[in-house]
Amino acid sequence: MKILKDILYKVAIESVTGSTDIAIHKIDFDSRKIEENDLFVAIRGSLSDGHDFIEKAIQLGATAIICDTLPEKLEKGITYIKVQDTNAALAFMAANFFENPSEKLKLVGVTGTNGKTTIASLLFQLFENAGFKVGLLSTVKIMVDKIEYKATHTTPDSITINYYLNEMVKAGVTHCFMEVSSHGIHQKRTEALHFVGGIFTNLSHDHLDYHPTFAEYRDVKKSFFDSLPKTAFALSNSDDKNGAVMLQNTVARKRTYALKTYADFKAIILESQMSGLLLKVNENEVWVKLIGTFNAYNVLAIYGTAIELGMDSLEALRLLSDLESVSGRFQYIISESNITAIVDYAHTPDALENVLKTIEDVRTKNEQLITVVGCGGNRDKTKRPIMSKIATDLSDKAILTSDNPRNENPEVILDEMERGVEPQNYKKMLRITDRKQAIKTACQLAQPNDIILIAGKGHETYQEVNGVRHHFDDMETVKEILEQLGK
Ligand SMILES: CC(=O)N[C@H]1[C@@H](OP(=O)(O)OP(=O)(O)OC[C@H]2O[C@@H](n3ccc(=O)[nH]c3=O)[C@H](O)[C@@H]2O)O[C@H](CO)[C@@H](O)[C@@H]1O[C@H](C)C(=O)N[C@@H](C)C(=O)N[C@H](CCC(=O)O)C(=O)O
Ligand SMILES: Nc1ncnc2c1ncn2[C@@H]1O[C@H](COP(=O)(O)OP(=O)(O)OP(=O)(O)O)[C@@H](O)[C@H]1O
Ligand SMILES: N[C@H](CCC[C@H](N)C(=O)O)C(=O)O
Ligand SMILES: [Mg+2]
Repeated sequence: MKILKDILYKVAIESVTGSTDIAIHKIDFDSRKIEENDLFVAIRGSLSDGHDFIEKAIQLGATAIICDTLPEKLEKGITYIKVQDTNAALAFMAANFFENPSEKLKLVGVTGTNGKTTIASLLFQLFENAGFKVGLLSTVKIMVDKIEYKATHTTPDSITINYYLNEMVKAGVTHCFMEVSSHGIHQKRTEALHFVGGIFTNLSHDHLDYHPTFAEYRDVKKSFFDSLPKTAFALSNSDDKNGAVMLQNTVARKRTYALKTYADFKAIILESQMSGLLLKVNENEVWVKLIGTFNAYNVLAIYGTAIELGMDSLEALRLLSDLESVSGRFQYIISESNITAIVDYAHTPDALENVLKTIEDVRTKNEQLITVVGCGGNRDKTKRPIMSKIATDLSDKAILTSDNPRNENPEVILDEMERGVEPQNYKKMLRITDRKQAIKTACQLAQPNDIILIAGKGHETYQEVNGVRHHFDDMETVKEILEQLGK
């Protein structure tokens, strides 16, 4: 229980009707979850408008309502608070409700199109190995020290964020690393959090279904850095053409990392193999078990963060060399007959190109590269032809298949993907709607020493069809089929 007026601290209020001296059981933005003495926040969403459910919330026991437009008829005994932006109000109230847990630990946010999960998860690992109690909010999972919770979003809603941050504080966690998605920033899920640092990875094609233009997508990411306090660090990738834009207006301590240009944290790739990378980081050599050029960037972002958080540089380098790859991020097995099967979460054109080029760089013999890839339903359609073009351009064989068709017809998604394939690549392309069959075909085609890349789903353990999630795990499937085939 909290008193309403305490929860309202820092909320930009336009008007109050009723008492703010009432006890609040909990806050919710979903009328269906409202209980006695709750506070209901009306959010204008993409499918419906929370303002339409105010009456329902009151019927279920809500005693306070936060809205941007007052209902025509006000109920007696209910407190109505009008604000301009209910998303921002929700963020501040959620932080206040849990007594601002982000101020009680060191919270670092990672944003950018690709690499957020990798960097946040590896920072979690590194600080844990350094002996700290650490927290993680990521696409794959939420960690409160050693306890794992299921993640539903990359950046959850502000109530969930503050709930877990509070659990972390209670457990004695000192550092938390979280992914900050563009949806999260845009919906103000991270608005009221106190960050000690922000990391920018890169910016490329994604989510143009949600953000009307690339410029808006970029500016949403930038606004995260604009909101960092003076005491925080802002660490940006200066090899990315938008790296400098992110730092343009921040008051935080500006730091950069790069492989190609001048930067505070700089690396040179001395060796790049299937088993890892030998890097020269600033003046020291370090071997890491992570694969591909893009991981050299991730390593630099992690190293820079460790230094900015006060870790000794030699200690940071030692811990870097112990890091193990993240689930579904370039995760691979080598079968009995020496077929390498790689499962990777590349679900954007840029990530797919990176992974395929990485494989190209590290492969030694004249192996065949067979790629299995699909594009999600109810998500950015413009990436479909681009991803299939990349897959067919950079592989010896590309099998186009389904990846969470959601509420779309998988055949229509595949038609859109097929449109991107260049005529000279038709003979390299196969189209197999069923993902399991597609993986099976890849395994049947593979000869000893060949490489199979299964892209797009990474750690996911489901295939979502018509709103239902069926169990599906790329790694489990490929292992099982290779075994069955005796390969
Ligand atoms: C497009 C989007 O981001 N949607 C998010 C948004 O929901 P919405 O705006 O669509 O909500 P809505 O269904 O229109 O409803 C509006 C409001 O009415 C309320 N409502 C609705 C019905 C009812 O009976 N009663 C009621 O009160 C809802 O609770 C909501 O507050 O707010 C919800 C609550 O926070 C989120 O769960 C939901 O995420 C959906 C499930 C989603 O898929 N989001 C993805 C796209 C997302 O956020 N992805 C990013 C990562 C992307 C990446 O980088 O790859 C992420 O951070 O996870
Ligand atoms: N620094 C990077 N630059 C480009 N590609 C990367 C980078 N790091 C990882 N990738 C590729 O992008 C894929 C997704 O990586 P990761 O899950 O770390 O990104 P993310 O930003 O968390 O994505 P999401 O928005 O889906 O949460 C990886 O599987 C890998 O192929
Ligand atoms: N966070 C991303 C993940 C996409 C992963 C891919 N497997 C898909 O389902 O489209 C999204 O929700 O857009
Ligand atoms: Mg992620």
